[in-house]
Amino acid sequence: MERSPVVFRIPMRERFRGQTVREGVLIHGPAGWGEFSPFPEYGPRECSRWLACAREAADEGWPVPVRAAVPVNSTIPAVPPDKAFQLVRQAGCATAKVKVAERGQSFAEDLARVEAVRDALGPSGKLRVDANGAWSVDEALSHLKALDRFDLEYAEQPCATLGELAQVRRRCDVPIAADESIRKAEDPLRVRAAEAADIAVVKVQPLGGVRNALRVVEACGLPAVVSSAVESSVGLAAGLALAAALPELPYACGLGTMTLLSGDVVKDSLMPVDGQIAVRRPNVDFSYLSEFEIESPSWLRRMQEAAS
Ligand SMILES: O=C(O)CCC(=O)c1ccccc1C(=O)O
Ligand SMILES: [Mg+2]
Repeated sequence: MERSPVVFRIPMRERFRGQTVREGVLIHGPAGWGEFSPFPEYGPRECSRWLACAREAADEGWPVPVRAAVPVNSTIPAVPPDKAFQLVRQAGCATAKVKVAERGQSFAEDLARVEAVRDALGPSGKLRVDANGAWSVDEALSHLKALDRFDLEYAEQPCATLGELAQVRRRCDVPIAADESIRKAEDPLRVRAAEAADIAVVKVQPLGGVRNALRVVEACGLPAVVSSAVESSVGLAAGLALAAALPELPYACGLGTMTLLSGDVVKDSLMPVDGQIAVRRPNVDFSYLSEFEIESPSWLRRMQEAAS
């Protein structure tokens, strides 16, 4: 029997990207549950791809995995150094991704946070930073040079545009990953053509589901890092399925984000254990879901608009 869509709202443990809650719609179909949870700033045209991802989960399911576990990074929000240290230790991942260039914060705060994360990881850990496109070319060059004291694996989206990324990439030793520059199927080809990045960060919802994202990564030809949109475990399972189906997975993925949420809609939550997530698809548990279920005609309308 097919069930009606359910809207959820899960509070976050730390403020992340200026948000304190994560909301979305869970839809049910013959293959199971899917999640539609586009970020607030997205309009109906972009949301149609997010919906395609949820529909694939509900109607078809996903391709066969080629690996049984996916290594993940811890994701460290723009918190004070002592908190960052604690989050890295709690997560138990050998790779950490640290948010930098947060609005209203200074570069001294970034340096202190990254130093604390390096201390927590030890010398053999891998450390990447994510500026979410906030720096100019000159800022990126000087900040990355300073931060590379702590040995950076790569820098995610240091600047906003492809032209800027390409300039930074040419003039800087730290490898560059594109994230916000990859939200549509044609974007990875542009990133590659502009020689703007060494690595492609891919998120399964904006790329329209697992099968579409696999095609996009193949066409792009850059090594891929699958990252989440901070979904519940229902949405995260689609990202995990993508990471599990990619022919090559040379980097830890940004799928360890369940630690950022205060609860989940499944019992078997996709939390990282020893730095990895075992590939699986947990089922919605109604005793868990009921704690986060909300009435929201506007979310159902948003989903309808994405479908038309
Ligand atoms: O990549 C990760 O470690 C987790 C996912 C993440 O950081 C993220 C989650 C939601 C929206 C944007 C981003 C981002 O990478 O900028
Ligand atoms: Mg990013």
